[in-house]
Amino acid sequence: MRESFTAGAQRAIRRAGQLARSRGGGAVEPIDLLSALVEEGESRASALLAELGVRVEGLLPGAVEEAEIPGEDEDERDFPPHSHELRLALSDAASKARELDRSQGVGTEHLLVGLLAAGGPVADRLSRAGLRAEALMERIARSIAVDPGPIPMSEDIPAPELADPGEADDLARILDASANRAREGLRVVEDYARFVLDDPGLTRRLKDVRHRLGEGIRGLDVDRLLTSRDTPGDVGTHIMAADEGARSNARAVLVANFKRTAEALRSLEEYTKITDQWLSGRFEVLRYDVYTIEKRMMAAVVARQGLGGARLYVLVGGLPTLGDLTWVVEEAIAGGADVIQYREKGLPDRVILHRAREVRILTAQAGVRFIMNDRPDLARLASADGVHLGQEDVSVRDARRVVGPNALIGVSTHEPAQLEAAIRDGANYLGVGPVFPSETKAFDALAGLAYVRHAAEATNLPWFAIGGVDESNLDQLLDAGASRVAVSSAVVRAERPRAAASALKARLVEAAG
Ligand SMILES: Cc1ncc(COP(=O)(O)OP(=O)(O)O)c(N)n1
Ligand SMILES: Cc1ncsc1CCOP(=O)(O)O
Ligand SMILES: [Mg+2]
Repeated sequence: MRESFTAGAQRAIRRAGQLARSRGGGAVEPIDLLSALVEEGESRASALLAELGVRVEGLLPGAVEEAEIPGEDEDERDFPPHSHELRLALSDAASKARELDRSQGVGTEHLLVGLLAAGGPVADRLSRAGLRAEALMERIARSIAVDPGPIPMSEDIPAPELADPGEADDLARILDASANRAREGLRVVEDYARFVLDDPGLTRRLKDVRHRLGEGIRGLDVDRLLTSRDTPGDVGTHIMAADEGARSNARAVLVANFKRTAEALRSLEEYTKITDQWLSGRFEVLRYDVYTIEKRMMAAVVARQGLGGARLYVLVGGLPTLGDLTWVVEEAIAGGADVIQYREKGLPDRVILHRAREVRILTAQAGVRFIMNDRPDLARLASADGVHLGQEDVSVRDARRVVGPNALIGVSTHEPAQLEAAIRDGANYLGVGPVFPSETKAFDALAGLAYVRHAAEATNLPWFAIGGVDESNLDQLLDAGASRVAVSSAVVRAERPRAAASALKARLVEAAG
């Protein structure tokens, strides 16, 4: 099992053995492994501890005994045996490594995860020093998604050795076709990100995947692939699935090509298992990266279709009667609201649902989006276009299970980390605030204009500046980079809601040019 540990992890385990021996211990304990990891300043584990702000001083019980660095040929059998606790930690490390990324082996970062997961005094020490298992796992997963590490040049990768030349030829044909399909599929998807979504972030990520795919393909025996190619003799070129010949729209093209890319990567992954497990692992990483990008991109597609041109979002609720509510909704729509959110706190669910259905009718007649606040269940029952969630409402994942893949899910965010998390979770749009003091809701702190400026740089998804927004401060928001706003009191409490909405909308449209 130890061969699946990276060289750095093997070094740390050997060093732990030596530390245990030099302190006269009867067994190598988790604390020896932790000492070894902390001592090795160049390891991935040390880098992660530093990145996560964990102070290593004070992590260890006392000064680590000065022990010689073990020589390459030093026999591990001279070291004490591993304690039960350490074996637990190593096995946890291996299973977490498999869970996170099956292709890269168990590294020093996974040893750290194992030490935390195994519990006991060392895990307590790590937690007291500020290390949280979720943050560590998340950081490792992110580094895999963003930076899978260098891909060796093709000359470093041994060519496949196959005993049966006929089988080698078959394999080469499969790999050749799959490589082409993956490359082509990615290019089609990239075109959508670039020309339809106009999204530089997604385009860059797809380009990166395409580049890494190219590196992976160069790890195959490219000459062999080409010589084995026999397009006229490929029975598959003339067979077409019923839905392959026609696509109803660009979105259908996108969906089909994500599927095609993932399938082709799967084929590359499976067939390279025969000859080169390392390369197979790289294709697996790429496939997972494609799934992550697909989730993000489909969220952007739904957002663009639902909210592409939306500028003015009005939150309505807290009104005494259904008549008051429908009047304000009609006025807001007449004034140019693009989205109406029904935000009601404190009424019985049955009443909320009844009112929500009335709002649905009015918004549908006007072609305006209707979002239900807080409650995915009521959103679905009222046939709303989506639901808005705060940081304490149900998660995007759970809401998605209720409202379905095509519904809009918005998330309130108050700081950059929340914005990033909401995007990762698959939100279609974001609330950004509170920017100014609000008459509708009390806040301990304001996110302010600095956060608006951040959002303008950080995302291509639709986002709405919210919190105390009115005609008097709209220009400050526009200057900070906002192009869409969400308001409540500025319209709902206005004497003439239609005029209030109309003034805001006119300025937003003018600023959009
Ligand atoms: C568009 C939009 N942005 C933010 C919010 C606030 O949501 P939340 O933080 O869940 O607070 P409540 O509105 O539920 O009190 C919103 N509703 N809409
Ligand atoms: C619910 C909510 N969340 C952030 S600000 C806000 C209230 C928006 O209302 P107003 O426009 O009256 O400040
Ligand atoms: Mg809420």
